[in-house]
Amino acid sequence: MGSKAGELAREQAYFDLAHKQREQSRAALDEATRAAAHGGAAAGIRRDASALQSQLGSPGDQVAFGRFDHEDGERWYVGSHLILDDEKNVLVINWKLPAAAPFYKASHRDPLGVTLKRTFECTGNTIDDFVDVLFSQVALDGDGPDGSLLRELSRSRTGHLRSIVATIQAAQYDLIRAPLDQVLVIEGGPGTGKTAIALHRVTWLLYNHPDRLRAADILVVGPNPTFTHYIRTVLPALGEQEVLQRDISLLAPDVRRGRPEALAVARIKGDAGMATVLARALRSRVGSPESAERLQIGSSFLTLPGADVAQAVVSCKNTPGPYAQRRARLRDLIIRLVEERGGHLTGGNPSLDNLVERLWPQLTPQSLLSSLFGSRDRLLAAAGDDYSAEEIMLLRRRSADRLSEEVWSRDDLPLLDEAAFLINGQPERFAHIVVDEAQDLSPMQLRSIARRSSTGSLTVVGDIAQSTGVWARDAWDDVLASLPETLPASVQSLRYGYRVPRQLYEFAAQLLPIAAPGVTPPVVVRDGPALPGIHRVDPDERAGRAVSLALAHSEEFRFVGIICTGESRVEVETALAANGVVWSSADRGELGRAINLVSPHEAKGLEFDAVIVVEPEEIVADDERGHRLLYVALTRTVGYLDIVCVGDPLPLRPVTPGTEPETETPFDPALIEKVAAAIALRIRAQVPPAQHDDVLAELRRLLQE
Ligand SMILES: Nc1ncnc2c1ncn2[C@@H]1O[C@H](COP(=O)(O)OP(=O)(O)OP(=O)(O)O)[C@@H](O)[C@H]1O
Repeated sequence: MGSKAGELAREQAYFDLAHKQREQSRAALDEATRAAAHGGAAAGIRRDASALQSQLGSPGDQVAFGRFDHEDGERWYVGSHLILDDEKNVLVINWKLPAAAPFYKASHRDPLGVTLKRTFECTGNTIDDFVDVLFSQVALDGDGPDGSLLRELSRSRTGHLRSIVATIQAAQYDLIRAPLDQVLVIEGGPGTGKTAIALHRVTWLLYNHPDRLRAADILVVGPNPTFTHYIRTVLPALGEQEVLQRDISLLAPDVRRGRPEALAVARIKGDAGMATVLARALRSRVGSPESAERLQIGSSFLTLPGADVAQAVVSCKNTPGPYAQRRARLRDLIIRLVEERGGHLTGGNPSLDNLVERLWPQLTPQSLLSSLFGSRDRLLAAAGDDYSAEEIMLLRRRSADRLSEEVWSRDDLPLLDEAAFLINGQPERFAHIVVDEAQDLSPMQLRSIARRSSTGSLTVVGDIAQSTGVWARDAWDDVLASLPETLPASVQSLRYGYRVPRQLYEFAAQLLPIAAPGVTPPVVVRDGPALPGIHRVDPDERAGRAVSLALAHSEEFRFVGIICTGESRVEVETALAANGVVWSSADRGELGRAINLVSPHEAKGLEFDAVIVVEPEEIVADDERGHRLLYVALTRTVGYLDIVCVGDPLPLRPVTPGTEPETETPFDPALIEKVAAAIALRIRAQVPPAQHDDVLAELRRLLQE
């Protein structure tokens, strides 16, 4: 038996022992549940036992994913659950315990007393292999990615993000464990692990703050249903079944969706000033009484002086609280006025109902918005000094004949949510909220999130270089300004890119000086299998080539994304259908198993083994920050990247649809400054400080040549 085989057998024996102990604990918990079959205590015991059982995972789970040996002779196995033997000795520690920190934090530069870190690859509880890192006291020249991370990164992708608990890197681990009481912004380039880290942070916080957080206290918000679907298996895999994961549109009332929206309208609807507009619109719905109000009570009539009724209305207007609650209060005040005059109201009274409805009409979020958008006068009155008549009139639209037939746009949804808040009051709140792809959210969307925070504790995830759309951001301050400010905020960057292989990232990063000059590109940790494939084709070959490339990748069992928009999208769909290819479209809310058609906006946060980007110029033209959108598209790949185009495979100048690019570009000093700043940032990020001067001198020489 070779030494590795011997070591494998020894480790397997340990795994078997830990497995046996774990299953004994499970059996004991089963026994406790059965023993408590009677009496009132039974339900409580069963609940506690099943909570403890869920902390043990499933019988088929591997007991550990790692081990580390300390120079003082101690050896610790690290897994998803704490496992003890009969004498209460620890066989495996839970990765969320502080004792597991050296497994993640030890490095060649600072081994923290760790001599060996071992990462196991298992099928169930059977160890297939392990990868060792031997920490040396001799300082090596760096901490490159270890073998277990590289193996993990090279695994084929599916339609779901995976747990990375065995290979969390030191800087990522620090963010997972960062204090709860803050707004933590995790930023970083594509594939630096922001989403994975935010989700692992959820389980870490739950484990380490049991007194303050239960799973039901946490909300994870994603940008769209496809993304939420993509990430939804990570938390359950980490043992958290109960955390609510929602795409942002689901925070709004349940209405018919799908109305397209012009950019100028979307911009106004997303603006924080709309909160004041809606509050004004709601207030203006409250009416004034006549000089005397006559009510029929039974067979007689009773007259209330208008001044008394008006006073009741003013008092309700000035009372804080939701509109519906104040309406109920107005009704009570009017009943009191009736009783003061000797009237007795028993049961329902239509004339009272009519009066209350005239003074304080019953409204739903939909009826408030629909009547506002449908009326010139209401819009002008609600605009106040916040919007010009021209701006507010952009919102005007014909209401549907029936409210239930109204179709709402994505930009209407946060307005409906705001209206629901104003009318019905506070929605369910959460003690910690994770917001992913936060860089694109409008102030009104951020308000929707902010009002659901009970503590001000948030984890906000995103990348400025990928910020596109109407609310494209250049700094986090704009996002933070719309979030709760009760707790301090801190922006933490992840530096290493794990998804995109070096050759492909370097290609995409050429866009950065134009797309996001202030952003430092990530340092990529690995090489990929191929250079980008650039396929310049005739217009009539474009879709066919994209489809044949997709099929070729798919035949190699690669998970494929075709990213395109506009004309190419229509062509590609036709070509897929004509070739009898089975594909999934990301706009249907989830990815398929093999070939997926994805718009560049939908592609955010997703990844594929092979990506085919069709007509980059069209993608650039699809957004005001189109170079960022193309950067997103090019950075979705874990392995292969093909670009199929008639035009420029990497348009580095703004392209406006319908116009030919100029043949001669005059020197733009601002652009040159941006490029120089971006090069300087890259040098700072990738070259040790001592060599900065030499590298800059060499660069200067090359530029002069
Ligand atoms: N420590 C790690 N171990 C293994 N895989 C990792 C690690 N960190 C990141 N990854 C992998 O890298 C890929 C990118 O991670 P993730 O989607 O979290 O990145 P991101 O920064 O959110 O990207 P984007 O900005 O594109 O949304 C995923 O496949 C993830 O599993």
